[in-house]
Amino acid sequence: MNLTEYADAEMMAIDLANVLAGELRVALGANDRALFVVPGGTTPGPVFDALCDADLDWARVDVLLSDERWRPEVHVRSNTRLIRERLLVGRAAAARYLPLYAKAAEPEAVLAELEANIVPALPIAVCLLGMGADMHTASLIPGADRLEEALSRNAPVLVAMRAPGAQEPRVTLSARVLDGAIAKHIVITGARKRAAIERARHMRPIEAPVAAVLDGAVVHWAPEEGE
Ligand SMILES: O=C(O)[C@H](O)[C@@H](O)[C@H](O)[C@H](O)COP(=O)(O)O
Repeated sequence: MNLTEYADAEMMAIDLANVLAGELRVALGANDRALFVVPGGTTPGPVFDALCDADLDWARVDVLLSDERWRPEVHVRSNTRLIRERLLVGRAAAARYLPLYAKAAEPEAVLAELEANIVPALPIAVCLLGMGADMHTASLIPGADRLEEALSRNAPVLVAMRAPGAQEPRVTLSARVLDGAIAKHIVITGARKRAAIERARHMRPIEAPVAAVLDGAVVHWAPEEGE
């Protein structure tokens, strides 16, 4: 892993958005379409704000979440809602969004359908991930019921996951799919997460799931306000 440090989260958002736009342009130069994977959570919002007006051929970009919380799109915890409000606006509104949620009480009922829609867009050209202080990334969460399967070499593309502490079922891309991205970035803020990612480098993915995607990844870090 490679760590890029910024003075603050605002500078990080602008620089990281430039890096991502540049990589997407390169991918679009070599292929008809480019698959761009993005995280949910609270950290990436400012990156999306800086990226959504980037001058690139968004109509040839497929946008996919790294993971989704099993909530309808209008719910405040829906990652899709975040993507629609912060990324798929301005020029980026022309991108094609590949959903990780469909109306069903449980993800298992529609997982095959969601996966079939994603498979033709693989592999991932550019992957942006977040990380929790517990070293989870996407919904590869320590202690989750199907973590072992999601980390395995022959994991399916999508895994439905339930984890202690997670407020709802999740659907996540498996580690091998995330790790197979041509360009990988992890965006984090604050001293706690920095210490966590340093620790994760020496741990097994089953304990520190982010370790499964660290090889060749660029970690973007900024202190939190007041640090
Ligand atoms: O749905 C989610 O929660 C995410 O995709 C998740 O993997 C996120 O990236 C981390 O939990 C970090 O979240 P924060 O940026 O909110 O700390």
